[in-house]
Amino acid sequence: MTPGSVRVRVPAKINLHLGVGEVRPDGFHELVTVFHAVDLYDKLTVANGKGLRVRTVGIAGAPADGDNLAGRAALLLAAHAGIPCDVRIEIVKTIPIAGGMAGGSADAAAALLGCAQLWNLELTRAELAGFAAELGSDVPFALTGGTAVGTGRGELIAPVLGKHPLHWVLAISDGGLSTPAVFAELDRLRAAGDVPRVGGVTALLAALVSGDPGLLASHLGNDMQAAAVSLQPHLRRVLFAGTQEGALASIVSGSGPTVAMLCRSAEHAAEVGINIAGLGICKSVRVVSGPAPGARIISDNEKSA
Ligand SMILES: C[C@@](CO)(OP(=O)(O)O)[C@H](O)COP(=O)(O)OP(=O)(O)OC[C@H]1O[C@@H](n2ccc(N)nc2=O)[C@H](O)[C@@H]1O
Ligand SMILES: Nc1ncnc2c1ncn2[C@@H]1O[C@H](COP(=O)(O)OP(=O)(O)O)[C@@H](O)[C@H]1O
Repeated sequence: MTPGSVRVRVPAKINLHLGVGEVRPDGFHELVTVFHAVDLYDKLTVANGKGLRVRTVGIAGAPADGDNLAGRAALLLAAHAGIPCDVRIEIVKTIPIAGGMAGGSADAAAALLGCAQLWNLELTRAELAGFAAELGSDVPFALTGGTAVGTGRGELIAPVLGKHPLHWVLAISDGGLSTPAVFAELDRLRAAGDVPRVGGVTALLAALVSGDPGLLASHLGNDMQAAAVSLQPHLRRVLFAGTQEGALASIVSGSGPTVAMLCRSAEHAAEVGINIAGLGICKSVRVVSGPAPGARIISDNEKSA
């Protein structure tokens, strides 16, 4: 029997490494990235309804219904199955909007999983990943979670070996940054002069396997950071504050503006988080850890973070 509703939990990501290559003929940039899911989750309830309704609570500013990435995911799946898209989706948002943490992509991945279950579509992980890639470059990773290398435009996912816990402080900005605008700013900076590039990913992968956060700190890198800072110069202050307050390293997550600060332990992250919050340089501070599992269905009585 088809259940009346399904609940799904899905994590945010940060990019431990984000190497941006050239622009491809399709307008996307070739990427080599290391995604890392952290335990900051959006939760979706997907239920039978009449027509498509998507609403968001928790954080204001996400679009509704078919303009929401979760709604687009439901429409895509319904079209594939040849059924009407009669579904109500409620998103309890915790992942910052336009924060470089792939919150919209996470919601799309969660909606795919939830609708597939609600409609009894027996899809393989590979089929789900195919739909995910149609919806956005970051969506396949949200299904997988953990720590993984992303190539192509970011949609080709290969899990990495290191499973050691990593502890982070997230400095969340007041305003967001548009991903295409940050890619465009990077292209502009590169056209205007030589912008340093993060290089290969091998040393970072070795550091992940070692589990030594001190070693990992020296190999974090993000080609988009210069462009994010160029668009929001105050990020320079936030990045500096991280290391000043004792974090091992600070890095802009993806296209930003969220700044992720790597710490030695959970206790250390709590301490750094309190200090960063006290500076009043960002909207909010979250202490998180990874790697977190990808999108998954949760039962009604399951207590989840
Ligand atoms: C930059 C990254 C790094 O993980 O994350 P965010 O900072 O957005 O979270 C991603 O590449 C974002 O992926 P996602 O947000 O899914 O992007 P998409 O919807 O596929 O593309 C949005 C737009 O970003 C640009 N884009 C995206 C991916 C890519 N490899 N090259 C690009 O140039 C294109 O202008 C594209 O039209
Ligand atoms: N479910 C959703 N959550 C957040 N943003 C969404 C969602 N659906 C569509 N969007 C749109 O996608 C844009 C990028 O959102 P998001 O994925 O949060 O940021 P980022 O690409 O920086 O990780 C937002 O500005 C918003 O207009």
